[in-house]
Amino acid sequence: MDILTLNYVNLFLGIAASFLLILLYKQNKQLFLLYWFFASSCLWINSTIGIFSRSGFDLPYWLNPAIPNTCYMGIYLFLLAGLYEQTQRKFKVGWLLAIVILTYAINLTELAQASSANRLLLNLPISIVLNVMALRLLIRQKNRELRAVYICFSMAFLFNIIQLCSRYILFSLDLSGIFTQHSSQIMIGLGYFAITAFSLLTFGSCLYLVYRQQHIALQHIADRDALTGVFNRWLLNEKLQTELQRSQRLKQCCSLVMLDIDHFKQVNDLYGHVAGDRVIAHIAYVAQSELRGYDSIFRYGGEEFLICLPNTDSQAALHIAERIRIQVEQSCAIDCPQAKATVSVGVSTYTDGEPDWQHLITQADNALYQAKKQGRNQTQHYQHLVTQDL
Ligand SMILES: Nc1nc2c(ncn2[C@@H]2O[C@H](COP(=O)(O)OP(=O)(O)OP(=O)(O)O)[C@@H](O)[C@H]2O)c(=O)[nH]1
Repeated sequence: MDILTLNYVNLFLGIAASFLLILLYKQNKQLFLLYWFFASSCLWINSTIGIFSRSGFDLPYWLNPAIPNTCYMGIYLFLLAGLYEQTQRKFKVGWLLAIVILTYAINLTELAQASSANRLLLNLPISIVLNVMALRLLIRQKNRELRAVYICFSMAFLFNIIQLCSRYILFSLDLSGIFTQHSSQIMIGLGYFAITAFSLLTFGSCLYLVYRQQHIALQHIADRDALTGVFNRWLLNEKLQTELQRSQRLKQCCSLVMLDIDHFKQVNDLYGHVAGDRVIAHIAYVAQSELRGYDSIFRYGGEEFLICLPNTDSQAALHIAERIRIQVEQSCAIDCPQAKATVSVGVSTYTDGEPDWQHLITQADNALYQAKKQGRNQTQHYQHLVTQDL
């Protein structure tokens, strides 16, 4: 493929990417999509000027190659800015503009005007630094849900760093007369091909990122209860089974807390279903704010919640359950004064043996039944009740 054809391919890629990215931005209004739209626009501007120049048009130096070289840098800059934005880090737009102006100014210097090899030797180090910054940022990402996307982006930047460094070394050697003019042309051609490959890799990664984000958002909706935002019951089997198997493997305890709002029918009857819904949502919020990051809470029934506490023995579980119960009692008196809601709580704990989550739920349910029976607004632990009976 000759350089002109590669320019046409890059032009097509740049336009297609710009078109798709601006459509996605209009839909999602996420700033990183706008930055990447600018990156793809730099690609097609770069290619358009390249096509005119290689088709025999006599363009002034300030337009060609100064503008395509600046656009080339713009691709990396806007990609980097988009990555900063997507990973919620601050990127100063002032820096971005300063580097763009600096690149253009460098390309107007006498040294740059002297030869294309000089221009490459001046531009390549800045490109390498920008690519290394992007790779460093990607490697530091801890988001497990987007890990595959960041790996794709990292591959693209790693590939680019390798090709940029190789070309930089080869050009440096070329200056010392080791290579011929012909081999230098081959290297320029390889440079254009590298832009095509890099654009394909990064553009593919952008689309993959948008797809993953949408998938995660849908998964979030599917897994959660609409009223309270906690996990819904469909996820219960899978999560509890995984948690109990992990506890068995690590020889750890795991506790379940079942929580039911007291006399909730009265709340509905007296204040209406909307007020009832508000109480349910409030209690879910209070319970969740008392939990650790690795605990999980499910809406088990209409006004019933189930909490899974990994690596928690019976004493610690009782302590957490009591803390939630007291918090609910106190906060409902302030936040929902008409409907003074309280909760009854049942706790059960897995200690060893074959994990059976259904059995553990039944135990927590029995403890909850005892809490209701003994006057409500209290916490009971199944194992403690059994010991008392003995
Ligand atoms: N507002 C509202 N009410 C609900 C929802 N889901 C279930 N309920 C109501 O919750 C009430 C539960 O009542 P019961 O099971 O009799 O229990 P209770 O009145 O809380 O009494 P105890 O549990 O024995 O203290 C019913 O009236 C249900 O209609 C919901 O999502 N929103």
